[in-house]
Amino acid sequence: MSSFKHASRLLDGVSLVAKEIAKRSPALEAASKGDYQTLIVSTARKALLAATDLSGLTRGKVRQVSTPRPKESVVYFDQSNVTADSIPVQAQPLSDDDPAAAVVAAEKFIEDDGIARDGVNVEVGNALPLEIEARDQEKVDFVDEVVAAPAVPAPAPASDGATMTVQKKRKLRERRVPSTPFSRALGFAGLGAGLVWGTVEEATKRLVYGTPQTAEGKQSAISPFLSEKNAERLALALCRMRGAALKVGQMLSIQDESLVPAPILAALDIVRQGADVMPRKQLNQVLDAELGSDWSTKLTSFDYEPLAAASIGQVHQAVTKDGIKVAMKIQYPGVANSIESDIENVKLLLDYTNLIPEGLYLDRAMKVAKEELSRECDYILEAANQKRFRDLIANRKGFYVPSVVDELSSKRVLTTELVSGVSIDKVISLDQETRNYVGRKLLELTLLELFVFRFMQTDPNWGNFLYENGTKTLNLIDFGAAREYPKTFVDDYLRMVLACANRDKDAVIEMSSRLGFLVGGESDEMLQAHVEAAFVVGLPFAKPGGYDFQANNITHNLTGLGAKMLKHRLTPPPDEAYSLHRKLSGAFLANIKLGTVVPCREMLLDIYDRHQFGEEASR
Ligand SMILES: Nc1ncnc2c1ncn2[C@@H]1O[C@H](COP(=O)(O)OP(=O)(O)OP(=O)(O)O)[C@@H](O)[C@H]1O
Repeated sequence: MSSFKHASRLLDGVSLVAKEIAKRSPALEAASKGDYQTLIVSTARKALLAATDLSGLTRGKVRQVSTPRPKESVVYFDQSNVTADSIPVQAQPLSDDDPAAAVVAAEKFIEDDGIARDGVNVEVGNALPLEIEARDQEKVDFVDEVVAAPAVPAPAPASDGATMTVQKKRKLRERRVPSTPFSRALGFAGLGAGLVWGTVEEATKRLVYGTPQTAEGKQSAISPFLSEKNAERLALALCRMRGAALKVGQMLSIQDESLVPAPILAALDIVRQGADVMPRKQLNQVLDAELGSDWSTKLTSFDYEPLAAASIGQVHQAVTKDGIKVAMKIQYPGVANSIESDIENVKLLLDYTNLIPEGLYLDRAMKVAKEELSRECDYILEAANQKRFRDLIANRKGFYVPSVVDELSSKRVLTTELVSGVSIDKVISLDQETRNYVGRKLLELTLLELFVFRFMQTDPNWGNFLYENGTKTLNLIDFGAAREYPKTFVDDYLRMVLACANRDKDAVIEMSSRLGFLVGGESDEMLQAHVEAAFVVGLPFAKPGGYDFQANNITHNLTGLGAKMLKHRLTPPPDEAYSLHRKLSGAFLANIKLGTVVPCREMLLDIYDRHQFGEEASR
């Protein structure tokens, strides 16, 4: 397709977004009723903002436009109560005696200028953690980070044989969250325009210099839409928009390279690393609105430097008047009310730009994203889930759920006790015994949640499990996504898992029918694929004496079977299955990543032997 056709499709898309803006703008609605003054004042202000944005997006190189950050980010509200011990610290323990922490501390990164991306002539910068250093940089959005290969305690010079890769990592920018439906729709329109410009620019470049070659020397078949710059534009705009738009980007970022073109995947990977940071003024507005303007009287100190900038909120450390170190998750303004429109706008953009190919079941993914996000935006619900979980896990060794601080929590602010530890993916650098321990704890947690509590946190994101090596504890956070399972479902699911482990075909088919995975009348091919997949999932539970997750890559075996099942499936899997399977596969994937050996069968049998099955007579 010619670049002009691409451009006209994009312009179509932008005009659709413009219509969307018109539909959603209260000012335009007022104007339609004759109130032109509101329209003029509002439009002039927005146009000024949009022009700034648009110029940033269409210049081709997306740059940071934030004001310089204050040097000191911690604000003390009552100096008389401050002790050395109550000064907020990094959640990750950067101590010398913790090898995982040593890896975190040793994550050096390279300055943006003079980068040798092939790893030769790499100049390593200072040893500060990326996030801290990144904030001091102006005008640059990306750094390349040297990452040591698994189990290598710290990045070492290439000459000693350690494998080093250079990853593109994003620096945090401070940008205001577009919080009204109008400004959000405008953000999408700006992105659309930026993409048009990027496409024209790339097409012109190709006319003059020819189409870029791929690494293998073949001519790039990628359309000018899919230029690296356009992909970067998309990613950075999503980081700025945050909320549902960012969440969808993060969901797409974990797709396979065969489905999403490589430049887009690389850009979306940036999206996964975190959002832009809310400016202090906007943050204060949310805190005032949610907790009352006297919120600071409940604190000794508050750190304006966020610990994390996630998709729907950012997390700050603070110390309460009682001296408790807390993490305050503060929701970006406007994201809860714009889930629906954001997702529609992202869909519109993706449809009109062809950035994501067909066959990804976008509609389904977007529907799931909508439902999950609506629940996750309600921090009162999350606080209730967290308290319930804390009670359930209280007497289980090796697990900890931080307490909720009610007087500093609301629908859009969630304050919980600050916990330390390293996320699961960092545990990979620890010794085999520790990795086995952590893998075992993750599986134990999954089995407990499903079969004992019948209440499960369904987001297996590695950042939601912080491992503290000193106390051998898994600190559990983020209970935005949690659900209950009915007793009959859990009983049958346990029978089914045991049938899978024992390779009992008849029992697998019977339980699958009872659970609603099969409706009867499936083709032999489908039944066979279903049973085989069940056996593969049951493999870790089949072998007594410890299952070696690294030696047996079950995900690989499941891919082909999954495709076959999709093709022949007569009924969608039951509602409970979607989140449950995500969690189960999360536990398996973590074990594969950590290369653990875990006595899965013994753990399952222990649960089975203790399980109180309900009555079956009513069937
Ligand atoms: N109680 C806590 N103690 C220490 N760190 C915390 C705590 N709560 C949150 N964090 C940090 O903030 C990050 C984001 O928190 P959380 O996962 O709750 O936010 P979220 O909005 O649900 O994120 P996501 O985008 O993953 O959905 C965590 O990965 C962790 O680094």
